[in-house]
Amino acid sequence: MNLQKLFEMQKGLDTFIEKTQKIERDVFKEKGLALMVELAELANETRCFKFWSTKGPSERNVILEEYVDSIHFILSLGLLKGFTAIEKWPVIEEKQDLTEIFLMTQNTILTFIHNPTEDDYLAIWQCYGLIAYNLGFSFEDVVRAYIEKNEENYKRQRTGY
Ligand SMILES: O=c1ccn([C@H]2C[C@H](O)[C@@H](COP(=O)(O)O)O2)c(=O)[nH]1
Repeated sequence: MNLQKLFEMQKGLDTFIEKTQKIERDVFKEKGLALMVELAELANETRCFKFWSTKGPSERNVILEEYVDSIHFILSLGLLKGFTAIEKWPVIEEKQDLTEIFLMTQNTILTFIHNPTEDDYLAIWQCYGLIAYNLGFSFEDVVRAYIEKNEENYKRQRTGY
């Protein structure tokens, strides 16, 4: 499994959603905002910034599901801009502070939304490679959870989500 396969799966899902919801306009901005929201939801589940609370992070599976929601939108944004040449999962094995990583990732996504270049698109993937490493997710974990959520997204469309 490589990223090309995930781009193909995402294309299938996006096309299905567009048909089901009768979307004909450009939804780049909406998908950009959706990625910002998914990143915030992910940060929230890790609770990395909640210095005021003694409660620990959510279960690993909950965090992984939030993580792959972001992966859906990253793939989707790449498809919209034709930035799909990326083959290999970005492995970045550096222990870093999660809060710092999330703030950097927010910045990278915003930069891309306002001026979508291929370099900035690749920078988003690098950020998510770094997040995966710091959360202890391998590429195999991500692919497995992505496939599960991709199927769930079809079901949601079919059942009038
Ligand atoms: O064009 C789209 C719109 C949504 N999603 C998927 C990505 C996430 O997995 C999920 C987010 O849905 P909410 O649970 O946030 O509503 O929908 C897509 O893949 N493509």
